[in-house]
Amino acid sequence: MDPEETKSFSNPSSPLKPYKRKGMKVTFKDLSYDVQNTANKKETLHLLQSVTGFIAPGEMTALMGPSGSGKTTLLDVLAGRKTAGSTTGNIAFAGQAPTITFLRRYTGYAEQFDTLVDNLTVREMLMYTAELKLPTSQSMDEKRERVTHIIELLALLPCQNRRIGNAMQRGISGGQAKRTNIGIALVTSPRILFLDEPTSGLDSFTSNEVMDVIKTLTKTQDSMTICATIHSPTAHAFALFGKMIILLQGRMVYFGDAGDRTIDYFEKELADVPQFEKNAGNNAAEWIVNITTKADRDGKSKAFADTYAASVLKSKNDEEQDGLAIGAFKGGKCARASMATLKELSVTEGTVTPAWWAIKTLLKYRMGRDFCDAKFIGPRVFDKFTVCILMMTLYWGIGNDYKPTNLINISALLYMWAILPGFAALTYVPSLVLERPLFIRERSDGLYKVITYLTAKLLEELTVALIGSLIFSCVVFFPSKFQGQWLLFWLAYWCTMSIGIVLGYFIAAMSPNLDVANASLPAYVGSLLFFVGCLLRVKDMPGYWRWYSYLNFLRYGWGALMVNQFEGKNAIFLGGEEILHYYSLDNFNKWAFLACEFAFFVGLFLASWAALTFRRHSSR
Ligand SMILES: Nc1ncnc2c1ncn2[C@@H]1O[C@H](COP(=O)(O)OP(=O)(O)OP(=O)(O)O)[C@@H](O)[C@H]1O
Repeated sequence: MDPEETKSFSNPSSPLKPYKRKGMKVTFKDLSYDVQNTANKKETLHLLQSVTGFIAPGEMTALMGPSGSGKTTLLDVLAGRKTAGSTTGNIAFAGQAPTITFLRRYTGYAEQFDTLVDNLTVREMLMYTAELKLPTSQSMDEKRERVTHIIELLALLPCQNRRIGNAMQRGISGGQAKRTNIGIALVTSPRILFLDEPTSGLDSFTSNEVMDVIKTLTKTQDSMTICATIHSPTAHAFALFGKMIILLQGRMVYFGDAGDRTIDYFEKELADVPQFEKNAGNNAAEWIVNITTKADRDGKSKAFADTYAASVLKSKNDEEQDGLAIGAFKGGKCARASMATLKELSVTEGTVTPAWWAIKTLLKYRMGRDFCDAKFIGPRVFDKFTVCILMMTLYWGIGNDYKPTNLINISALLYMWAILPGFAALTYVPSLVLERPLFIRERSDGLYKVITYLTAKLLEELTVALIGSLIFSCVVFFPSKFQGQWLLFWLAYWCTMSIGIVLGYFIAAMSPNLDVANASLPAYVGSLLFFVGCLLRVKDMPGYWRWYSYLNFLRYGWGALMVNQFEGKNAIFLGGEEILHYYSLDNFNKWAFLACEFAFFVGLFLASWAALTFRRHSSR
């Protein structure tokens, strides 16, 4: 094992301590990326075209180019975050093709658009990430210390205890959110750090400060590999970059040293490029941006790319890329990958912390906060409570009245009791659809597995549903003097509610957006209402529709409630028929009906998990 890699550093000049790992060389050769045009499915876009280069440890590499030139695409391809399109060419981390689990665990990626949990404070957001991404062997004090350090480094102290907020409920500023986003990537001490527009939305002073912090990660013992897309850096930020990649329409037009060397290259190799006037008012970054943007608009991208492809610089870069041993950075040169690096590269577990820990952390930070939020509790409790009060007052004391004329009233109430929690499924859709970008980012960051996320969300909702259903069932059952076991009356409600939750999750995971989910779920549940067996008896349904009633979870809930209420009561319906016989429910066991409901719950839970895992909505 390479001692350099296992050493815990304590250099006081290090801004983030202790880092146990070093950066890793990232190479890419003839990298191309094609994707179907979302606006015109027949067209294939060539967003990256034969891009070759490397990102060295201990160096900050800038990825520049006009808007739409493919910077984020290259970053996404390298970080394994593309969910659509096809990639050709080679990517190697320390000489090996990276696995998705390695990328999740050992790279950090601060995306261009912030994906934060809006009801957490800045400190909580960072602690939440630290607890999910740092090993459980690290003490909470160490994690807290690390978070405090990052807060100080990113000048987040004044807002550390402020809620992040969202567009509707203002919290921290855009710049503070950006820095929190960067903090999330830093909290885990990644070996490679990808930053997409780390300074966008920041004033020049803060952006310089942020870039200084990031630069320090490449220095001293950390030697982190850093690649940042950058639009219009300040002169100070620009000077911090060691290497520069410039893309024009997905082609590489420059890869080499940043700063004066870049200017020399453009002035000497390319025709019609104005000289850079070195005076106090001129910013080299701005000069490069102007030249490349103009070339892009004048249709000179290919000419620039061809010039680079034929240049001496390109040959030298290729030589360096092929000649250097590929591996971990060591003493200014690249050495063969150590055993520790190889172990990391072959890691099979996509998350650092075990599932139980992740569930506990998700419940602690995300769900714990929800319970105190009226916007969360309101739609889950108050509407149902109001309906229960309505039911109680409407049916006060008549649940034990078995007069033939009252039997239909009781059956109708039990029907409503069975179907209403199914309709509640709609309540659970937004939480999954609206936090999809956050879920995708956190999954890509290796914070948790799909099953962990789903289980934590479900536990939260089941808890609310459990407490609610216990209260609601008491409010309706006892004052209305319903018969049979209260336990079943309550369980049937809670089971249907639980099925509603997983049904909501399944529809949310399958739907591309909230509109589709909101339209499809009521349509589906609405269709089930006809097939419960109450509005139309199952035996009166046309033969070709009867199958649908057997696949209807509401039917089992209502059936169980009916048997519970009427079994052994000899309740004679109008026309002289026993009511359970009339509805063909006389030979059924109420607990077997509940077991069927439970089977629906399990089936829909697995379907939700599969949909969340395999159904891709972002064509990133
Ligand atoms: N599936 C797609 N269908 C159509 N266009 C796409 C698709 N994916 C990416 N693009 C386009 O590819 C181009 C490159 O996108 P990319 O985000 O990499 O650019 P960028 O250089 O990072 O731009 P910016 O600096 O504005 O963030 C953009 O014009 C983008 O709209």
